[in-house]
Amino acid sequence: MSLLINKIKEQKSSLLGSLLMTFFIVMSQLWQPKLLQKVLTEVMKDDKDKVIQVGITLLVVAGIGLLAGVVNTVISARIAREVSAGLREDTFKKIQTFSFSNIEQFSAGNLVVRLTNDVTQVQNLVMMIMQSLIRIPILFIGSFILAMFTIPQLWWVIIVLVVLVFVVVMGLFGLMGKHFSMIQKSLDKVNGIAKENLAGMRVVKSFVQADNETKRFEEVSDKLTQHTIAVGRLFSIMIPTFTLISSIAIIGTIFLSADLAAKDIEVVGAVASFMNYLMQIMMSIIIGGMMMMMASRAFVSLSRLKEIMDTEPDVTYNEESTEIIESGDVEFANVSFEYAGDERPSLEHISFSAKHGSVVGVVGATGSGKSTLAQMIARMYDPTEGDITIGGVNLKDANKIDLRDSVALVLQKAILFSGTIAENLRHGKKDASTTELEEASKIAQAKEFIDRQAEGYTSPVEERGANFSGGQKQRLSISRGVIGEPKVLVLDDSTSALDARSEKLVREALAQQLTNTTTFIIAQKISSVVHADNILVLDDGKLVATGTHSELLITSPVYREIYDTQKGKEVV
Ligand SMILES: Nc1ncnc2c1ncn2[C@@H]1O[C@H](COP(=O)(O)OP(=O)(O)OP(=O)(O)O)[C@@H](O)[C@H]1O
Repeated sequence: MSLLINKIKEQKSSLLGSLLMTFFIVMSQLWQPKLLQKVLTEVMKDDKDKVIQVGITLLVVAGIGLLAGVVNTVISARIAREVSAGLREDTFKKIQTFSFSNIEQFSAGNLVVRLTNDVTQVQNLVMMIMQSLIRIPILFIGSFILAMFTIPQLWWVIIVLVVLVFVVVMGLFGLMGKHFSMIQKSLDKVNGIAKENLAGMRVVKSFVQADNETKRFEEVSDKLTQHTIAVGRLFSIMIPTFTLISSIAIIGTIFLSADLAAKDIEVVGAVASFMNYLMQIMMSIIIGGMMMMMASRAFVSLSRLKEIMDTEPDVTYNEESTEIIESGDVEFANVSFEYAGDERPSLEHISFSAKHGSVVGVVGATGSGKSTLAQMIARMYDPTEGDITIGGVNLKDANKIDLRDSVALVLQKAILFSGTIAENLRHGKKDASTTELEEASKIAQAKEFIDRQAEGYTSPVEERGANFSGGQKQRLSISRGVIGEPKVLVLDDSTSALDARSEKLVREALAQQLTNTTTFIIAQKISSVVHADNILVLDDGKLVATGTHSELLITSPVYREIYDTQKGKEVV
């Protein structure tokens, strides 16, 4: 709640404007029945001048109320827009500080829903607050008191109406609230299934899973429909119910005040005014109920946003750090790491050093911890035990910008962003010149196909690089990695989609061009690391051997076994 209040407070001038408008609206709404009463009384008295005079006042007061209502709607919409934009931006900024494991903790899809749907819920709540939070209680209390004073004898009619409307509102909105929360849950599921299905469309098609997927989607979609229909039914009951209650109140008032009117003709005006106040009392309770229902949904959304804001990034940087990585010497000192929620460590007591400019291969069976080690070099995760240093600087003390400039991580799953080829490559070095773009793509064996594109380096890249093949995406992503001539380059299985010849060319180009870079080649295939200066062999999270290819063939049974299983496959 404090999150919301702080954001609303930032809109001070709009807030004051809205309060002023609310004052005019409430005054107009409370005054109009009284003026109507006066007009009717003057009509009874046949005083035309007075009728015109009070009639004009009534029109002016109603006009002011209407105008203030319009202005307040505009101001409220602006406040709601600003508050939600601020919340969305703050939440997005916070997410940018998250580590890999923070993101995994929420899941990317869930974060998107929070940034969009939950922010919209809060925006609706702010709109409602600005329009009704102050107006409705004052209108309710004001109308209640004025109705009591208008025909005191009918006090009990007011009480009966309040209780009746209150009970109906609680019942109907309570039921609706339950259905709304089910609609929200079903919507989340529909979104989830649709997203998963579309993202994996090729797999769905190739495994002929379309029917199963349709069935799964239909089940959730049917649930969504059922709850939406239930809400529709409740709405269809709601309007006639309130119409009935108001009709009974009007007829009852006329019936009960007939005797009074017979004695005193001025009571006719009072009855009209009284009925107006009754309607305002009823409307305030209905709007109050709607506000409660919306608020309960929006508060859930607000707490989901607060959860993001309250999450501390588990990899933080010392903003003031002046520790600069001067060389590509990498050292792991007794490093262990366990993913949050896992029962056992993925890396255990890993120690090794890699010399500046050397090529280090990392091999091991699937799940042995290769990718985890790769990501730790780029400080995607911090060790649960031990220290990692690059150029003598402990990664925990490193300056963030310097670390990002010094270490480049190229993942197997090449992620590209919508834009142009050049924009994507410049993620690796903001101010890279055309020559640098060409040099980098030459190393990654990407230059040839980029040159073949109609617009060369300004050719468009679609979202996630959908208009490129797996191998092309990997080449672009390697270009992005090498463009800044990092001190450490980590290639995590990033040539897996390249044919053996291209892979060899990339490896040779890296060796010739990046002599000042320590290169880690994480690979499934022994052929990718045979030429490395040093090879780390991982087995079940442990470093079981280190050495060159020929040394390991003799000293490491694990390496030998991997080699034997891959024998016959091309070792270039
Ligand atoms: N994000 C994660 N959350 C929890 N556990 C994880 C996560 N990523 C990996 N692990 C676990 O850590 C261990 C090592 O995984 P890692 O991806 O580092 O292995 P790998 O050697 O790179 O495997 P592969 O060759 O199949 O890519 C595995 O047991 C895996 O289940």
